[in-house]
Amino acid sequence: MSSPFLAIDIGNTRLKWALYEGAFPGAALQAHGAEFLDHIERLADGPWADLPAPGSMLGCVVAGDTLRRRAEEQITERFDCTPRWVVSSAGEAGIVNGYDHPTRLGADRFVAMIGARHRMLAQGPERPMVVVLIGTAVTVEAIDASGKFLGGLILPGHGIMLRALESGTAGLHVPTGEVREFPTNTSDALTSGGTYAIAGAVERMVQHVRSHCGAEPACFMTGGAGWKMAPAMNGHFELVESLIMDGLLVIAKERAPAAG
Ligand SMILES: Nc1ncnc2c1ncn2[C@@H]1O[C@H](COP(=O)(O)OP(=O)(O)O)[C@@H](O)[C@H]1O
Ligand SMILES: CC(C)(COP(=O)(O)O)[C@@H](O)C(=O)NCCC(=O)O
Ligand SMILES: [K+]
Repeated sequence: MSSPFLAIDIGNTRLKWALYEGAFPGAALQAHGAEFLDHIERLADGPWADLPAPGSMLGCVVAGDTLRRRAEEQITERFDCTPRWVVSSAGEAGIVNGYDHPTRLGADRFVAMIGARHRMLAQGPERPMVVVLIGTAVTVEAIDASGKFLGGLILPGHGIMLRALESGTAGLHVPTGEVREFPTNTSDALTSGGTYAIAGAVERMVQHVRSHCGAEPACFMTGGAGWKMAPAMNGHFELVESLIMDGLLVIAKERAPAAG
């Protein structure tokens, strides 16, 4: 019998959590939620108050040690399980990490690539991949068909782009606009500029992977603002909200001592 498994992803804007029936890919989702980082203290007595107790947890955190400790306080206050966090390594669960300093790669990026590779292999033969995370920042990862992470881009997310423009100019304090091919007002120009900046970077990475690997990459997208980007993407991008949680399930399963 497996016990419930708690997966946690702490980004620079929100803590996302998901409780699964067990620590294996494809496990049924029992409950999930997200809290802005200022509200982490509410978890134990709020959304987690009535959850079945997880037997284990695994998370990834890129929001710093203070946030990690605040999350650990909630976990240990409410549950009887040891907080465990993924650290990017030279290789795990089918991904070989080509970063100059593998441990400096954001754990969310590493875990999302593991989730994407697992998903791609479940769909068919090995292919190169482009994996896009659209959170506070945007990352665009390139992975070859063997699972080697070739490298990735980091660019500002929508919110950071807009705040940077607002704070660096006098005339760009306007409400959010619509994405238009040919924007004719300031709001639409800003919203479209941010969206196509991200879409353009992604398109360029798809080209790089296509010519480097000589094959069409499988493309996956995730993150809190992924749904906003989806309509502006060229080509086939699969939007998978749970990519990081999927990666945590794959890692948890692989790390568990073999059963029976
Ligand atoms: N409830 C929400 N409503 C609208 N947009 C949101 C919401 N939550 C997140 N976003 C968008 O998603 C981005 C953050 O996504 P998220 O996946 O939470 O980031 P991170 O992993 O960096 O914490 C924000 O910059 C914002 O644009
Ligand atoms: C690039 C990131 C800021 C993305 O954070 P997020 O948008 O998910 O909050 C994070 O993965 C990070 O801090 N990475 C460490 C540096 C690196 O990956 O090179
Ligand atoms: K994230």
